[in-house]
Amino acid sequence: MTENDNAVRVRGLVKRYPDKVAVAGVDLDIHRGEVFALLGPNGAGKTTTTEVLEGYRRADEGEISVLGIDPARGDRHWRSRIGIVAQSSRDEAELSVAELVSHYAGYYPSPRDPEEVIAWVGLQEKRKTRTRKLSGGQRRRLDVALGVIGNPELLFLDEPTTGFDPEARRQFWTLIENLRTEGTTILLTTHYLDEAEHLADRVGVIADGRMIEIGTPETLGGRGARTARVSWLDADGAHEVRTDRPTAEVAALRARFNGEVPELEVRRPSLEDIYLELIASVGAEPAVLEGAVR
Ligand SMILES: Nc1ncnc2c1ncn2[C@@H]1O[C@H](COP(=O)(O)OP(=O)(O)OP(=O)(O)O)[C@@H](O)[C@H]1O
Repeated sequence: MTENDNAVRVRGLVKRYPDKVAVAGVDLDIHRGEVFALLGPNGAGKTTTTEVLEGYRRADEGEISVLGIDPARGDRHWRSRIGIVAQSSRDEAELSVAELVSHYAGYYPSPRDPEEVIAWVGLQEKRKTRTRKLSGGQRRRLDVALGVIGNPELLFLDEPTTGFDPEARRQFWTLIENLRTEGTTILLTTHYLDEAEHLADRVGVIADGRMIEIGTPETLGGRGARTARVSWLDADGAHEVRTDRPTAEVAALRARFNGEVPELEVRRPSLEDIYLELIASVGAEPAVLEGAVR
């Protein structure tokens, strides 16, 4: 495989802090044009990994290639090919939305049209508003506008929708889907399992600095974890079976009950169920879910 096949190629990434190994040997390939979601509990090493890929932190060990370049040696041209929406936004409180987006456009060799980007993130009505007066959700959309103004090939989104209400989150998802349709490669870290399920082509679960598993939202956890649960009620009480063939199981039950099966329920594990099983299997705390409801 050549460098060009993958937007990101990481082998054996290690990052140590004085009192902590934050990333303990991670391998990761992100294909061009895909949306890849990194999931994991608080402190798992997601932000550290992302910051190494962005060139903001140096790896202690490992081979890292981002758009064919080692981020530790990334020059201005390389930097102009990536877009970053970090966890905390920058603060240029006195500029208006339009001023700030135009200002950022000036940093890039072939930026998008600022007015188009402002419209695209749904901030037309705020274009003259000073950024300090924006709500949290509006500020986050502005962050995305600043992340994509340079027309990046690869976009890093670190917990982009934390604090959004459900409607704002849906709107944001549409933005990301549009970017993906245009061919932008996206690395997303998120605390929301439904967000990963909705947006990601593939998901990587990281805990204690290690990549536990990589798969599509449909295949993560393997076949065993995907087993459906069929439950029903009869004179003896509640019953549940786990099965790979829920349709056949339901047909058999219907035959046994002559049609209607009392309290019949067929449940497939959600990505959240599978994530929790994976995290539990390595003894890590699934604190990600507390993050999700705060
Ligand atoms: N600058 C730093 N100095 C020392 N330790 C750090 C530093 N940055 C992160 N760490 C530690 O490294 C570990 C990984 O942190 P990181 O921020 O990468 O995790 P994360 O998965 O992004 O977590 P969260 O979901 O909470 O953002 C944590 O134990 C954290 O405390």
